[in-house]
Amino acid sequence: MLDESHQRCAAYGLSTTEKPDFDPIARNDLSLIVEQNRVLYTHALPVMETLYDQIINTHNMVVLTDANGLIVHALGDDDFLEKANRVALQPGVSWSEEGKGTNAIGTAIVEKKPTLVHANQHYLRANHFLTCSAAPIFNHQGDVIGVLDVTGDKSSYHQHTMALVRMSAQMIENHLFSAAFDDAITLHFHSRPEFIGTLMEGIASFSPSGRFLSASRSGLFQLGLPLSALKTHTFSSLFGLPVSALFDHYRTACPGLLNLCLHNGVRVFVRAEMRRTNLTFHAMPEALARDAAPRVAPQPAASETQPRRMSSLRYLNTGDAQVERLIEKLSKVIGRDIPILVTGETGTGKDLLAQAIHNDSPRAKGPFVAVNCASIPETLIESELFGYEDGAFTGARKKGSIGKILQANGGTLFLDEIGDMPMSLQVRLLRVLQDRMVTPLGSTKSIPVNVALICATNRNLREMIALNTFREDLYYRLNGLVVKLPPLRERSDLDAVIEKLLATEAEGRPCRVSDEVMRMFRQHKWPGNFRQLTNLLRTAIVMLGDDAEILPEHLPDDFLDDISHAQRQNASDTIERIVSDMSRLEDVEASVIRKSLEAHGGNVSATARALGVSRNTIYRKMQH
Ligand SMILES: Nc1ncnc2c1ncn2[C@@H]1O[C@H](COP(=O)(O)OP(=O)(O)OP(=O)(O)O)[C@@H](O)[C@H]1O
Repeated sequence: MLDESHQRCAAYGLSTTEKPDFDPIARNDLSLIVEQNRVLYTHALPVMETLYDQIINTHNMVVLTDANGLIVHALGDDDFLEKANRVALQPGVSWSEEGKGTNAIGTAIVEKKPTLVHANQHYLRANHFLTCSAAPIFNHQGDVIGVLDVTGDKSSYHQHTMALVRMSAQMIENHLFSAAFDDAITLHFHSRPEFIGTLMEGIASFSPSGRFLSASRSGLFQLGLPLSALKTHTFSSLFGLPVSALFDHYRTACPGLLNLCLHNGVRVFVRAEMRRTNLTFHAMPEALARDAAPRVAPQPAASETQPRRMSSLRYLNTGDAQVERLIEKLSKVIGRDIPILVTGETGTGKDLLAQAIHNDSPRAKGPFVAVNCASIPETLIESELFGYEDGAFTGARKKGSIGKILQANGGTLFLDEIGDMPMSLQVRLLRVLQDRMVTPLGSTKSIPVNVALICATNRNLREMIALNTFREDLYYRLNGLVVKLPPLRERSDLDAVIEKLLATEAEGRPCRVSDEVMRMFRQHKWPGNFRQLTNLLRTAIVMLGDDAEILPEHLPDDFLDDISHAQRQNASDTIERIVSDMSRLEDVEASVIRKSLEAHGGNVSATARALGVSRNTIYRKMQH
C-alpha cells in the first residue's frame, strides 16, 4: 500500500527532498471549513479528548482533519516538534497526499483505510522524524468525511496507537450514525448480548415503515451485505418480522434485548431505539421501560443477557371473558405439537397473539418466523417459503435461500392470511406438514424440519372450501385448535384496554379519556379494531398538547362524523322500533277485543264492560 502511495507521489511530481509548505490557510477560510464540518467536529471532540487522555505524556498529538486532509482541530502538546515544525500540526494546515507526500492522513484518505506511516515510510525526508497513525471516518452513506490521526516523534511509536485510533474513529462514526436519522428506528445488534453498547455492535437504521436506511461498518459486516444491496431491503426481509413487531414489543412487554434471526440464519440480540418524531411512532424504549413497564408488563426481572419476551399471553389478558377462555384453551395446547388457527376480524391482534403463543412456548428461544401470504406476490410465495437452491431461477440470489419454513426450524412458523395461499402451494404446504420435510426449489434433496405452526385468517375457510378455493385436507391439518379473537366492540374490557394503550402511547405522561369520549368509544363499532383504536389514541395524544384529558375536540373529524352518523342512525332506528312496537300493540289490542267479543257472543256492551273501556273505544279499535 505504501509503495503504491510513493508511486503516486512521484506521479504528482513531488521530490523527496522537497521542503513542505506548512502555512495554514487564512483564518476566515478555516472558520468556513470548521463550520462546514460542524457535525463531525462536534461528535469527534469528546472522543478526541478521551483518546488524548490515553496517550498523554507520550509527546503525541491528536488531530482531526476534513475529507481533504485539512486539519480542523488538534489536541495535545507539540513540544516534541522543533519550533519551525510546530506549525505543521496546527488547524488550517493540509496533509493531503498530493501536497505532503505519503503520510498517514493523506494516504488514509486515498486508500480509505486505516494507515500507519512511520519514520522513513514518509515520502518527504522532511517528515521522516514523525510517526503517524490515522483512520478515515465514514458517514452513513459510506463516504470518507474526515480523518482521525495521532502523530508524534518517531521515537514515541507504540504498537497500540493504531488500534486506539481505529477504535476512536469507529466511536465517532457510531455517534454520527445515531444522529444521522432523526426519524428512524435504530437497531443496535450483535450475536453476543454483552457486545451491545460497545464498539463491536452493529447499528442499522430503518424508516418508520421499515425501509432500510443505513448501517454502520460493523452492522454491514454482520448483515453480510454491502450498503448498495441493503438499500433494497426492509426490516422484515432482514429480520423476518414485520416492523410492527418491534412496536408491539415495546408496547406489551418490558423492553429489553430481542433475540432475532437475521436473513442469513445468524441469531442476533437486538436493542431498538425509536424516536417519536411523528405519528407513526409509538414508543421510546427508555421512557417505556421507566414509565410503562410497571403498569403494562409486570414481568419477572430478566437478566440483560437473556432475550426478553416480546409479548406473552398474560399481557393480552385484560379482563375480557372471551379472551380469558381463549387464553386458557391455548395454554393447554402450547408445546403439544397441535397446529393453531387464529381467526378474527382485521386488527383484532391475531399477529400479536401468535407471537405471544410462541413466546410462552418451550420453543421461545427458537425463531418466530412470520409470513404474510397476502403481501407476497403469488409468484414469490413458493421461493419465499420453501427456499431455493443456488441458481434455481434467474434473479435468485447467488447462494440460494433457505426459505421461511427452514428458517423457522426449531421455532414457530406463523402463516398470516393463510386464506390467501394459492391453491397450488396449498398442496406443497400440506406435504411439508405431513412429511415434515422441505424440498427447496431446484433441489432434489429433502431437508427435515421441525416447526410449530400457527395460522391466521380473517376469511371464512369453510366457505372457501365450498367454493373450491381452499383445500379441505389442508384445512383439517391446520385447525388443531381454532380460536377466535373477539372484535373490540364485543369486548367487555374496553376500559382496561384503553388504559393499557394510553400507558404506552402517552409514554408515561398522565393522560385519561373523558367520560364523554368513553361513551363514544363504547358506542363505536371499531371496524379496524385495535389498529384503529391505537391510531386514534395516538392522534388524540398529540392533539392533547399539555392537557391530560382526552375530549371530543382531540379526536379526528372522521371519527366524530362516524359517531354522529351512528347517533342519527340510532335515533331513527329507535323511532322505527317505537312505531313498529306501537303497531304491534294495536294488533294485540285488536285481537284481545276480537277474542272477548267472541266470548260475549258479539255483545259490544258486555265486552266493553269486561275490558273496562267504553263502547266507543271498542268500535274505534275494531275499525283498524
Ligand atoms: N391486545 C392488544 N393490546 C394492545 N395492542 C394490540 C392488541 N391486539 C392488537 N394490538 C395492536 O393492534 C395492531 C393490529 O394487531 P395485529 O396485527 O396483531 O392484528 P391482526 O388481527 O393480525 O390484523 P390483520 O388481520 O389486519 O393482519 C397492532 O399494532 C397491535 O400491536
